[in-house]
Amino acid sequence: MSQLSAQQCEACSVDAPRVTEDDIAEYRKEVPEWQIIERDGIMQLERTFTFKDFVQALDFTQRVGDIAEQADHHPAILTEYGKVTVTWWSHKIKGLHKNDFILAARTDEVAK
Ligand SMILES: C[C@H](O)[C@H](O)[C@H]1CNC2=NC(N)=NC(=O)C2=N1
Repeated sequence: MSQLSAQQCEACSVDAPRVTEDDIAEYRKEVPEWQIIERDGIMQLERTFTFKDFVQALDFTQRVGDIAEQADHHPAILTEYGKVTVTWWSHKIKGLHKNDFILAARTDEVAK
Protein backbone atom coordinates (compact mmCIF):
# COMPACT_ATOMS: atom_id res chain seq x y z
CA MET A 1 0.00 0.00 0.00
CA SER A 2 1.46 3.41 -0.94
CA GLN A 3 1.98 6.00 1.80
CA LEU A 4 -0.49 8.45 0.22
CA SER A 5 -3.38 6.00 -0.10
CA ALA A 6 -3.18 5.13 3.60
CA GLN A 7 -3.59 8.74 4.68
CA GLN A 8 -6.89 10.20 5.77
CA CYS A 9 -8.64 12.81 3.65
CA GLU A 10 -9.30 16.14 5.32
CA ALA A 11 -12.80 17.55 5.27
CA CYS A 12 -12.44 20.00 2.42
CA SER A 13 -13.56 23.58 3.08
CA VAL A 14 -13.59 26.65 0.85
CA ASP A 15 -10.55 28.04 2.65
CA ALA A 16 -8.53 24.80 2.45
CA PRO A 17 -5.07 25.33 0.95
CA ARG A 18 -4.34 24.23 -2.59
CA VAL A 19 -1.25 22.07 -3.05
CA THR A 20 2.00 23.96 -3.66
CA GLU A 21 4.49 23.19 -6.43
CA ASP A 22 6.64 21.44 -3.81
CA ASP A 23 3.66 19.38 -2.65
CA ILE A 24 2.95 18.34 -6.24
CA ALA A 25 6.59 17.34 -6.78
CA GLU A 26 6.43 15.16 -3.66
CA TYR A 27 2.99 13.62 -4.16
CA ARG A 28 3.33 12.84 -7.84
CA LYS A 29 6.23 10.48 -7.09
CA GLU A 30 3.57 8.09 -5.75
CA VAL A 31 1.12 8.58 -8.61
CA PRO A 32 3.48 8.98 -11.60
CA GLU A 33 0.97 7.74 -14.19
CA TRP A 34 -1.41 10.64 -13.49
CA GLN A 35 -1.35 13.79 -15.63
CA ILE A 36 -1.76 17.21 -14.09
CA ILE A 37 -3.93 19.23 -16.44
CA GLU A 38 -5.68 22.58 -16.34
CA ARG A 39 -9.31 22.64 -17.50
CA ASP A 40 -11.40 25.85 -17.33
CA GLY A 41 -8.66 27.35 -15.18
CA ILE A 42 -8.84 24.48 -12.68
CA MET A 43 -5.84 22.20 -12.00
CA GLN A 44 -6.86 18.54 -12.12
CA LEU A 45 -5.34 15.08 -11.85
CA GLU A 46 -6.32 12.75 -14.68
CA ARG A 47 -5.56 9.18 -15.73
CA THR A 48 -7.11 6.82 -18.30
CA PHE A 49 -7.30 3.11 -17.43
CA THR A 50 -7.82 0.46 -20.11
CA PHE A 51 -9.83 -2.77 -19.84
CA LYS A 52 -10.77 -5.67 -22.08
CA ASP A 53 -14.42 -4.66 -22.44
CA PHE A 54 -17.23 -2.48 -21.11
CA VAL A 55 -18.15 -4.80 -18.23
CA GLN A 56 -14.61 -4.59 -16.84
CA ALA A 57 -14.71 -0.80 -17.27
CA LEU A 58 -18.03 -0.63 -15.44
CA ASP A 59 -16.79 -2.82 -12.57
CA PHE A 60 -13.81 -0.50 -12.10
CA THR A 61 -16.11 2.53 -12.26
CA GLN A 62 -18.11 1.11 -9.37
CA ARG A 63 -14.96 0.53 -7.33
CA VAL A 64 -13.92 4.13 -7.87
CA GLY A 65 -17.40 5.23 -6.84
CA ASP A 66 -17.08 3.22 -3.66
CA ILE A 67 -13.81 4.84 -2.58
CA ALA A 68 -15.24 8.25 -3.45
CA GLU A 69 -18.27 7.68 -1.25
CA GLN A 70 -16.10 6.39 1.58
CA ALA A 71 -14.06 9.59 1.46
CA ASP A 72 -16.94 11.95 0.56
CA HIS A 73 -14.69 13.18 -2.22
CA HIS A 74 -15.81 12.57 -5.79
CA PRO A 75 -14.18 12.48 -9.22
CA ALA A 76 -15.41 12.98 -12.72
CA ILE A 77 -15.52 9.56 -14.40
CA LEU A 78 -15.86 8.88 -18.12
CA THR A 79 -16.69 5.22 -18.67
CA GLU A 80 -16.35 3.86 -22.23
CA TYR A 81 -15.92 0.47 -23.89
CA GLY A 82 -12.52 -0.74 -22.66
CA LYS A 83 -11.47 2.44 -20.89
CA VAL A 84 -12.23 4.72 -17.96
CA THR A 85 -10.92 8.25 -17.49
CA VAL A 86 -10.84 9.41 -13.87
CA THR A 87 -10.34 13.08 -13.00
CA TRP A 88 -9.80 14.34 -9.47
CA TRP A 89 -9.94 17.90 -8.22
CA SER A 90 -11.48 19.69 -5.25
CA HIS A 91 -14.62 21.55 -6.24
CA LYS A 92 -14.70 23.80 -3.18
CA ILE A 93 -11.23 25.24 -3.82
CA LYS A 94 -11.41 24.98 -7.61
CA GLY A 95 -8.07 23.27 -7.68
CA LEU A 96 -5.92 20.47 -6.33
CA HIS A 97 -5.83 19.48 -2.66
CA LYS A 98 -3.85 16.67 -1.00
CA ASN A 99 -7.13 14.74 -0.94
CA ASP A 100 -7.00 14.47 -4.71
CA PHE A 101 -3.59 12.79 -4.60
CA ILE A 102 -4.75 10.44 -1.84
CA LEU A 103 -7.77 9.42 -3.91
CA ALA A 104 -5.66 9.05 -7.05
CA ALA A 105 -3.40 6.64 -5.15
CA ARG A 106 -6.46 4.73 -3.94
CA THR A 107 -7.81 4.67 -7.50
CA ASP A 108 -4.59 2.99 -8.65
CA GLU A 109 -5.09 0.36 -5.95
CA VAL A 110 -8.62 -0.53 -7.05
CA ALA A 111 -7.47 -0.71 -10.69
CA LYS A 112 -5.40 -3.81 -9.99
C1 LIG B 1 -21.47 18.17 0.84
C2 LIG B 1 -20.32 17.30 0.39
O1 LIG B 1 -19.58 16.82 1.48
C3 LIG B 1 -19.36 18.16 -0.44
O2 LIG B 1 -20.08 18.78 -1.49
C4 LIG B 1 -18.22 17.33 -1.04
C5 LIG B 1 -18.71 16.22 -1.93
N1 LIG B 1 -17.66 15.69 -2.78
C6 LIG B 1 -16.66 16.50 -3.22
N2 LIG B 1 -15.80 16.08 -4.14
C7 LIG B 1 -14.84 16.88 -4.64
N3 LIG B 1 -13.99 16.42 -5.59
N4 LIG B 1 -14.72 18.13 -4.20
C8 LIG B 1 -15.51 18.67 -3.27
O3 LIG B 1 -15.35 19.87 -2.90
C9 LIG B 1 -16.54 17.83 -2.70
N5 LIG B 1 -17.35 18.25 -1.73
